[in-house]
Amino acid sequence: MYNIKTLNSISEKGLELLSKDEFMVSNEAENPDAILVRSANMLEMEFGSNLKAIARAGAGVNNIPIDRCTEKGIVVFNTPGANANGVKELVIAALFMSSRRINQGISWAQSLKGKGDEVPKLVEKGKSQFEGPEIKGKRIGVIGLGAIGVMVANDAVSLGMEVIGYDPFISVNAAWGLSSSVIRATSLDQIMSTCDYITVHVPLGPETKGMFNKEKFAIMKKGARIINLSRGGLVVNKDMLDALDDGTVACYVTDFPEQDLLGNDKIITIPHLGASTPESEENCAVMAVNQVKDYLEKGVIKNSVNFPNCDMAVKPGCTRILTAHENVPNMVGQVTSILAANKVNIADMLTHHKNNIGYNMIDVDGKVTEDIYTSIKNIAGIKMVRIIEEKSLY
Ligand SMILES: NC(=O)C1=CN([C@@H]2O[C@H](COP(=O)(O)OP(=O)(O)OC[C@H]3O[C@@H](n4cnc5c(N)ncnc54)[C@H](O)[C@@H]3O)[C@@H](O)[C@H]2O)C=CC1
Ligand SMILES: O=C(O)C(=O)COP(=O)(O)O
Repeated sequence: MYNIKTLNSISEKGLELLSKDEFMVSNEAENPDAILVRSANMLEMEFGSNLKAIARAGAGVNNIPIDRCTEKGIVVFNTPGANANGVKELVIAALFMSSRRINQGISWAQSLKGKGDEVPKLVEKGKSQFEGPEIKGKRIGVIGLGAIGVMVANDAVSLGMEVIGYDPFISVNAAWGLSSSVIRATSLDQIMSTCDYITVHVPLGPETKGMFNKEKFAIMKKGARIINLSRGGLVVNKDMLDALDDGTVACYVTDFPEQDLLGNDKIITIPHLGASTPESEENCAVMAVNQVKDYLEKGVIKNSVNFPNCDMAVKPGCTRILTAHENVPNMVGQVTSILAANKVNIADMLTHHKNNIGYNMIDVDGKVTEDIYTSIKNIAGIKMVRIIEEKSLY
């Protein structure tokens, strides 16, 4: 039986894939085998000795202490692309809201309640304060051309915008999916200095933290509109407030409200709704659950942010040994030497690495004793060992 802890509400469509015979799912599980999470902050969380995997039902993993997980041999998954359409649709809405002052206009119209028959007249008199430009023919910069950025860029092309994209690490897949009308920016400054609208779709990390700061606002085209449905930390709020004050930025739409951003007429604060659609929540939950299940049951890794992808068909009658180790010479050699010394025959084997971590799947004939498990665990540089028979032993 595996214990799964949920830290946020995870769609039933995903949870129902975990059979009751094999998995116990609860938001109170102590020392779980795996954690399912959305945006809950896990950065300071202590991890129990059983924890093998964390699955983020979503894209951003800045709420998870990845390095600490890697060090402990805990595999962290996310669900690439599973909520991209949900976010893209809200970005398009944000694009219109940033231009047409719909948000402010609606609030104003509501404030006319109680004015009786005067309302239609007041509407016609007051509406000009909410006018705003059309987006057709304007230039939009898309920073980050991953699952969301590509969809946004392509839809902006369909809406008649001139689209310029910046992503020095674009994947081959994303590049194939991008409209050929999208212009390729060679620097971030090219986007910042030439666009009427800028939308950002990069992960929050040390390299992107505060990427919208006073230096960038200083070169920005006057009156630009900025849409940030990625993470609040990408923007230095104080510098943004100054840029809104002096007219450099005409409107800031963020999915990440903070105290200092509230109550400003030029800021539209959405309460982190990018992925809050039934479709996105289901897609993410199903993907996260399937990935965790495959890892717990078979050691198969797909869509991990800290471990390499690794998949090997299970050999009937074999016992599977999984190890995670420092990516240095002779780690696998030491494991296989222990097996040879104990007369254990290897039926199949696969090793992959990602950055500093190596991951190894070995199927052996027959059983693996606790002594063998302990000897492997004691090899210097081994971060994790698991033995999977029909049911996981260790
Ligand atoms: N508001 C919401 O509810 C949601 C927000 N997000 C946020 O959106 C971000 C992007 O999501 P996806 O498109 O699904 O991720 P993705 O991983 O498919 O795409 C991210 C892209 O950013 C690029 N990138 C990384 N560093 C860059 C840099 N310095 N400059 C330019 N490009 C850079 C990468 O090469 C990649 O192509 C997530 O990391 C998350 O923070 C994602 C889903 C929902
Ligand atoms: O997937 C992401 O990165 C998101 O920001 C979505 O967050 P949520 O799952 O809606 O709490």
